[in-house]
Amino acid sequence: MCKNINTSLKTSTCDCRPRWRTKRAAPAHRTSSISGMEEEGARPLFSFGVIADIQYADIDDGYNFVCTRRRYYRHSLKLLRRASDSWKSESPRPSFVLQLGDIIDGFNKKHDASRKALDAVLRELNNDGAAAVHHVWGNHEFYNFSREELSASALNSKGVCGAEEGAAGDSYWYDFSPRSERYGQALRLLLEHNDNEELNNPPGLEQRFVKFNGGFSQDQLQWLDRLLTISDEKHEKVTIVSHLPVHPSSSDPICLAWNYDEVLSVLHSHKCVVCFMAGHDHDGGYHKDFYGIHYLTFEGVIETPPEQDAFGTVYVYEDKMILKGHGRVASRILQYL
Ligand SMILES: Nc1ncnc2c1ncn2[C@@H]1O[C@H](COP(=O)(O)OP(=O)(O)O)[C@@H](O)[C@H]1O
Repeated sequence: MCKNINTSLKTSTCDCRPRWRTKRAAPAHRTSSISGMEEEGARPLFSFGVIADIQYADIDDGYNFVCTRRRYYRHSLKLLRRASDSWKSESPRPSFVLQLGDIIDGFNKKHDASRKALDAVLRELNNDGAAAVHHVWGNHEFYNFSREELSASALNSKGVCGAEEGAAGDSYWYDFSPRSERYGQALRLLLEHNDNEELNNPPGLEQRFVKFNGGFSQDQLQWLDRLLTISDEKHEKVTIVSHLPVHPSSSDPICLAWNYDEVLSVLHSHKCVVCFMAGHDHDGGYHKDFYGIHYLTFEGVIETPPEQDAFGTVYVYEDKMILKGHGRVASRILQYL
């Protein structure tokens, strides 16, 4: 089953600090101080749940492509149930849940089980009137469904819990539909950086240029810039959610968005951004940059052993967010600057 990998950064313009640290060196702020905060009795404004890379499939355990991590395809549903039960038992309940992409695994397509697997996961997520769910689309969504199917499905979160019409725009982070113009643009960019016959096989140094990643179009970047300008004017605090990580110190280099540096430039040109949450790198990661932005990459459910957990609840305060992690997800205080 397993094949060998054929192995054959860059900063935003305004970041004058030393270059990226590796994500392994990133400091963790653990639960001890978080308990202290809770003892003060401060009530959060609201809370929300977060979960990433469930990648459910009704198949036996397997491994990632390079055979370094076990994947618990069937068990992922049980881990989701535990997360869902935990959110349901909270008082007050989380206002919503963020599902950060790769909700079911690409293997479902081969077994003609995409719809059945998605229904099974959504049943657990929507378990007995649980919180509204915002879904992010990951690469595995595009292995299972066409863009049109995704738009028409429950994975289209537009309108969920007050999301403004057009907030998700007409653009998405990935666009692999052979019919689209953007597919051509993405492919040309990929071919400029990756000359392997198999485009999921990473090229030398710029490993992120593989087909299972993706990039941001100029339209998307402009849309993001516009939205963040409005939030700056309103003195809001913004958390951005994504399947792909964008900070090299919060992710393995192979999982980064192709043009992560362009995204960082946009984020750094606004005062409102406090946090960027992603999935995709199943080992997780964390980094706080010079601008005070917290980059959280959530550990993936799919590579979490059945007896462990991988989800979190974020409590939002005026001056910070507190992530209460479960299992592999560490608890952290995310203080705003
Ligand atoms: N080094 C590689 N060479 C060729 N194909 C690969 C390589 N790594 C991953 N793939 C393929 O790319 C797709 C996505 O990989 P996968 O590990 O499932 O992604 P994810 O990390 O999103 O779960 C799979 O079809 C996988 O077989």
